[in-house]
Amino acid sequence: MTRTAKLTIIPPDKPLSGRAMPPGSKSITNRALLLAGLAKGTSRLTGALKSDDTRYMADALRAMGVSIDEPDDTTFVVTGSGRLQPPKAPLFLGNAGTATRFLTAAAALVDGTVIVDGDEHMRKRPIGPLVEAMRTLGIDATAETGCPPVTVKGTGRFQADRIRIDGGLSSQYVSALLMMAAGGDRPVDIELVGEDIGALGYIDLTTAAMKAFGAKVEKTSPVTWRVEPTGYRAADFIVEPDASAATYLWAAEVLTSGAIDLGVPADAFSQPDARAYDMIARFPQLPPEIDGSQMQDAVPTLAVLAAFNETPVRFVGIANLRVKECDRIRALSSGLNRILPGLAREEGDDLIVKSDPALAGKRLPAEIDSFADHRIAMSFALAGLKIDGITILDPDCVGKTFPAYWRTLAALGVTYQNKD
Ligand SMILES: O=C(O)C1=C[C@@H](OP(=O)(O)O)[C@@H](O)[C@H](O)C1
Ligand SMILES: C=C(OP(=O)(O)O)C(=O)O
Repeated sequence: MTRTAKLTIIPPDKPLSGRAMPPGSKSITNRALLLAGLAKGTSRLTGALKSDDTRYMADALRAMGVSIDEPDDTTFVVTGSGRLQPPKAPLFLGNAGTATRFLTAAAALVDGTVIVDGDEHMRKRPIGPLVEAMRTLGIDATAETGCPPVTVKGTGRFQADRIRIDGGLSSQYVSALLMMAAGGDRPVDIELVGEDIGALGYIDLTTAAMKAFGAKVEKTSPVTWRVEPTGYRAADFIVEPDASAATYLWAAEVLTSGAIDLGVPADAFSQPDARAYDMIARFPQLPPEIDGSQMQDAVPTLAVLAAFNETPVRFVGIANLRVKECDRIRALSSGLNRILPGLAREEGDDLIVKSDPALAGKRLPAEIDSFADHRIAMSFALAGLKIDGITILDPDCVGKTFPAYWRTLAALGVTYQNKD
């Protein structure tokens, strides 16, 4: 299929209203797929996300002998044998951080060699701390550049009482080790070391999913989890909608003074980005400082929203946005400055959005580079709801987590130009 080169958003002339369901959660779908794949028996995952990231996870599991049927657009039926088989070829995981990090650790449970690889963007995203932690357990894991590809020569077992991991660059390392640990021979304590971890809420998602698939995991201190060697049990599992995807709809609603029914209240989400709802609800009086550390994927949404706020906003606690799908701090500052020079600036790893409510209603033609990052494309589309002339380059990159994004906005009344 050819990719659309660009999409210009026509600001709607009335508030956006109607029903718009976000897709299933990427984070939860990819956890549930892996855990179901590690279990013996058949699991049925409903409400799941079907997108690039979950397709990479599902295809990798298929390559390791897991049978996965897809009876409809939101269901995976996963049958595992209780053991992953060595794949015949390297696992290619695109730019899916969850799939890449989770499968790197899970590869230790395979008796044979697994090569975990991704696209040119993933090959720049650090995985060294996870690989190092695995090596301290005697697992033969190597990543020459500190980024994928990673080669894991597993024996199907590992010996560990305690694993220390620095999750400062990515909480996904911790989640990956937790999910691996239930496949061990004895109880394992996993301890966070180093800098503060961003997005602790993702660890809660991991332990909740593990428990749903029969694992025993307990938080024994603010920085330690104990995992029993239970393995996993097949389960039927309902995936909740994606909170990060919901942030675009919440923001579209406040920006256009509309009424968008997501079909799920903000307090029903267990994902960290649902915290952004209370912040978005304060628009156009966002606070002068927003700590993005516990709602990282919502920062692009909030930063674009901040451009229309009554007063400037400084985003702090967002250093690891520099190692996401792209350097998001840079992508946000350059995109905002493309719309209006001086609208944003970086100070170290903080992002300061100057904000200008008078932007709304103006014609300011600007081509926004998505840097192949779904969240940059989706968040700058919000600017296009208020400013005439916003063009999103490579709009199809939303397929990573929200393939129906443009259709969802269209159903609410948004129209486009340049749709080739
Ligand atoms: O565990 C997860 O599902 C995720 C953790 C976060 O990444 P990091 O832990 O790399 O910050 C988040 O940005 C990502 O979209 C999903
Ligand atoms: C950071 C993200 O993804 P991942 O790390 O799973 O690739 C994201 O979806 O914003």
